[in-house]
Amino acid sequence: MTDNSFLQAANVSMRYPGVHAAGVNNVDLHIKPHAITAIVGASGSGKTTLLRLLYGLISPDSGLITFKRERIWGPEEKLIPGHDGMKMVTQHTDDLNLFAKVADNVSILLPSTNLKAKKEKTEKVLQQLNMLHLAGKRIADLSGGEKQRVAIARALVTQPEVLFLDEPFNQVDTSFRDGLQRDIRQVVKETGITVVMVSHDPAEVLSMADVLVVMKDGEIIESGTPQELYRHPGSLYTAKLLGNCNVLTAEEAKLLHISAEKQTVVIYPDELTLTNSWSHRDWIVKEILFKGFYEELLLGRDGVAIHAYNIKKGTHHIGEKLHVKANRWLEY
Ligand SMILES: Nc1ncnc2c1ncn2[C@@H]1O[C@H](COP(=O)(O)OP(=O)(O)OP(=O)(O)O)[C@@H](O)[C@H]1O
Repeated sequence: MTDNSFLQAANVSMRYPGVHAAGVNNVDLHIKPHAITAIVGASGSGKTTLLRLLYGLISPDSGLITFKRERIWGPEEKLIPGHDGMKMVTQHTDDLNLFAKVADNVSILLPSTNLKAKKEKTEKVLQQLNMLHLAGKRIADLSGGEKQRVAIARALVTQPEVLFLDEPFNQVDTSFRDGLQRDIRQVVKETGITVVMVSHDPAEVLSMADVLVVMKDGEIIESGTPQELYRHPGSLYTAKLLGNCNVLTAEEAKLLHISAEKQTVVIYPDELTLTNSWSHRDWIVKEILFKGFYEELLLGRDGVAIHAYNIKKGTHHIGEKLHVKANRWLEY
């Protein structure tokens, strides 16, 4: 089976009734099986709409969505909308039974014909998501992040082929988020499930996704591995989306000794080297922001502001003059 016969959208468009230019437009997409695809884009770019189309929660106005060469049925064609071989988890965990235990919330989706198998499957999925120790707790007594894990465990227990995650980490604090992302990666490795997720914060999924799909105004504008897109974003939109970059005009970039051929120059802050030993120290440190394991320095020169990172904390001070060298930049 080639990748193309797994989950795909061909020339799919969908407009919400009465809303001008909202929805998705001419989308072509092949989802890679056994991998994590993250759909990223600015707010309102059509990410959730695309996810709901792929799952069959809404129908396209035109174009075709297929899963293993079969057309995905829309909500008007099915009693229970959504494809049987897929599951979707959103940031809302409302369908969990607050007063039932974690294990019961997960196992309820399994048939009761073989109670031993039901128990084993439930325990396995709780183990995979590192929450076996919470099996006997009531949902009402869990944190938001833990509830999110239960919702994912519940989706996984029936062994769907595709798991859709719509902003699943929104309610989860950063420390919890990293662990959940690692566990989901591990589940993909162990079970071969395919994950398609939506995130409004691409930086958070750079380390998690195998493939990034970038959406803008309802269209897919580019896709690739996180490494490819981060290093060679095809547009200013993608560059801004993936990193907290410096965006300068070609004229401003001359202050960094860059002679650009195009109008706009993009420099990621980690591509700037700061030195205080050179003679040409023409940038002034305006602000130093503590960021935990690194500092973010705001620098100014002739009315132009840039930001750079410093991992050797405490080596610079406000008002200090520095030489700034751009090691790599992109032009648009
Ligand atoms: N039910 C709806 N009725 C009308 N318009 C809608 C509806 N849902 C979404 N839209 C519009 O369609 C466009 C795409 O919305 P969608 O929710 O898919 O974007 P998104 O990229 O997921 O955004 P966000 O990151 O803010 O969740 C937006 O302009 C949105 O306002």
